[in-house]
Amino acid sequence: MTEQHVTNQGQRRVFLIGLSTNASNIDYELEELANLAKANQLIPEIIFSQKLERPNPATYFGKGKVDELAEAVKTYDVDMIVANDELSPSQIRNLEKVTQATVLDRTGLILDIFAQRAQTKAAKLQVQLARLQYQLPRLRTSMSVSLDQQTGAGGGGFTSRGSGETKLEESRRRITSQMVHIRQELADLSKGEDTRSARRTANNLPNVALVGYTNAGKSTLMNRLLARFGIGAESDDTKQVFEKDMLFATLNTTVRQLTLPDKTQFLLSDTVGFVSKLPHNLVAAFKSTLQEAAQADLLLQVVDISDPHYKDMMTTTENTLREVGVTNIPMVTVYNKADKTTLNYPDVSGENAITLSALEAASQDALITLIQKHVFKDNETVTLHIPFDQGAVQAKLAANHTFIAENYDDSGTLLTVELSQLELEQFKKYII
Ligand SMILES: Nc1nc2c(ncn2[C@@H]2O[C@H](COP(=O)(O)OP(=O)(O)OP(=O)(O)O)[C@@H](O)[C@H]2O)c(=O)[nH]1
Ligand SMILES: [Mg+2]
Repeated sequence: MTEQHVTNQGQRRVFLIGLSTNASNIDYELEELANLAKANQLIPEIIFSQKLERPNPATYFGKGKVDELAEAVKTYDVDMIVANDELSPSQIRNLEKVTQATVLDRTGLILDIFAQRAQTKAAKLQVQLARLQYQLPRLRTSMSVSLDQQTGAGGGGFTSRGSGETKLEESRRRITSQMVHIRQELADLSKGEDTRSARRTANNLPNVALVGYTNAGKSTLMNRLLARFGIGAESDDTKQVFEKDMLFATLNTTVRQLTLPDKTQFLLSDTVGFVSKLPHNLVAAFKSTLQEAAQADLLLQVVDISDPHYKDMMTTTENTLREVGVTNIPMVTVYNKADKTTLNYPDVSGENAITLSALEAASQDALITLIQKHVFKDNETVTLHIPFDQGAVQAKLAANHTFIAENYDDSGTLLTVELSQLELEQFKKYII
């Protein structure tokens, strides 16, 4: 069903429709929906909203409002309606029948955007899986629509029901087997991922993950820090990630190693951005991508403080993190894009919040200091005695530590150095 919308090359004018229930924050959600529509080359024309306790099970809006919508579709010559919620197959069918316009729901819209953005093999498979899951229960709808289109709406399509049913079964089987195949491919891909992440864990480096609402500046922050602290040019670790002023620029997780001037190191990962009402099956599909965040020692929640809706965006991020099982990880809130506001920056307030601009060096330094405070807080300063015949141990330490003091006695070197809890264990026998 969604296929026919994405193949549309030109810009298409659409109406947005949304329900304000007691729980919803409709203004913010509709603004977000308008941005999602624009991200999918649609031009939001008029917004229709209705206050209802719950959606009408048959038509989403109540009857009067649906009639008003149908009238407006004719008057404004608009042929597509985008709903702010996920609609049932029959709600879509009924709305399409009354309004004579194509109806796309929020889930379909987000899936279409993700499908356009997916670059890596894993992201493509994850999106495809989510789309198939979405299409499966809607097959009947798409079939009835194509029948309506062939025969004219309300025309005598019933005679072909027999062959239609068989075709439907056939499509269902095809989709189900495609889903099995994709799940297998994803499992094979994630085996490689596990090895890579095991290798990183073996390095014992702290893992810091950037998370947050889409377009907050996560990738920009990653790139600015990489440009200054990414290690050796020959390695993959200096490679920049994709950043752009658009929704869902990043769909895959990227992990890079940063080395600070004092030689301490940590891993930084950039992850997919969130939006409210992210479809459940999409969240499920991206769960594995968010593993880095789930295993992080510290989360940096990046927030666009220049957006008036930043508080809603934070709530959305926190809810989504809970939904994907990222809980109980210490979090620093990074209020980004302060250069677009009148706020002072960089400004650290307490241990867990910083206001900054990703684009400015002093801000990057302040953030690094805050990260260090968190991830190296259990470090201890100790003195080690390394016998002269064990020069390799000293070389290993020198690779990623700055020695606070270096002295000698008759049998070896005395090194005063700051070690993590894991290193304290590892070098236990040399501690004096
Ligand atoms: N003025 C200003 N613009 C910023 C800042 N940080 C990021 N941007 C811009 O915000 C836009 C989005 O940045 P990204 O880094 O791609 O955002 P993201 O959080 O990675 O977004 P997704 O990948 O979609 O989740 C880009 O146009 C950036 O140049 C900042 O501190 N100040
Ligand atoms: Mg990004």
